Amino acid sequence: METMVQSTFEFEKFSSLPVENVQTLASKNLKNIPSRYIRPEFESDVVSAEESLQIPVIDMSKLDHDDEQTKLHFACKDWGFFQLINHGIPDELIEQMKADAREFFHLPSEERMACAQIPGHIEGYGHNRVPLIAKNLGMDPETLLSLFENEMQAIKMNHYPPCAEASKVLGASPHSDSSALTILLHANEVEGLQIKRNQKWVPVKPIPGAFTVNIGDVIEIMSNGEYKSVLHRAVVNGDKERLSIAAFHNQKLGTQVGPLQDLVKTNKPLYKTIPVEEFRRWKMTSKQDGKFMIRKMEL
Ligand SMILES: O=C(O)CCC(=O)C(=O)O
Ligand SMILES: [Fe+2]
Repeated sequence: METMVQSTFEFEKFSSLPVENVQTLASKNLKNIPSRYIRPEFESDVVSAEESLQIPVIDMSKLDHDDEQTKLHFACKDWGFFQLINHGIPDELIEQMKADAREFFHLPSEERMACAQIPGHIEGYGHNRVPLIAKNLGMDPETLLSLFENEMQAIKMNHYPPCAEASKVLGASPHSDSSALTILLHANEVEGLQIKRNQKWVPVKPIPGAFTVNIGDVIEIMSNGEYKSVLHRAVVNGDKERLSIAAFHNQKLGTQVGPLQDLVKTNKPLYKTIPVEEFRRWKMTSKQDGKFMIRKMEL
């Protein structure tokens, strides 16, 4: 079953890998889309209509206060997602990234393939959150930071063309991110991200200028399950395209993925400990379905 997204990956140390071209399909303006895209299960899923149910908002300018740190801890534990405001990245830079993404996906496909030059301004950003996460988990920030120095990062731009049968297809299948931390920028005004909470899908309502941050599988594993890498998916719009840019922050090569030592002195480890390289190999060779890496790592 395929999804209605055109994504472009740019790894720091690898060439870009554009995948499946749904844009060509979208440009045909088909009334009925090919059956391989139809998700029979999707129409029966429950989407929460509760307006008040929203992911927590964390104010980065207040993170030196205990209250905000407590909020961050709760957001990572209970929601696995939050919106980050007052992050200090200038509006002009964000607007430029959005414009670059729009321009990129409207290039003729040959040019897109030839010049996958991705705006990389949010790279390095997850790094600054590490000491706080360490403090909230009750461990030494230096130890945690050493796992992320010169970390591998990947930026992915997602383009979801409008779809006449939007209620029957998905832009991104339910998955958790296998990164440590993901920072997402909603690159135009169209919503589409939904997160799984209490058996329902909760639509995320992006705050203008905020980043959506989520805990990935690696932090769920490191925290021995205290922080949650939550299932999420992207739906598509009937008449508007949607764009998002995700920055995935990963652990550096040569380290181990597993529960942090400080956290398993008194508690039983809930996940295996394996080298990062092996973790990545498992990821590449597995069927990417739901929380597949967490299932593989569980003891
Ligand atoms: O486009 C979105 O809102 C979500 C994309 C996503 O989950 C991903 O790229 O991992
Ligand atoms: Fe994701």
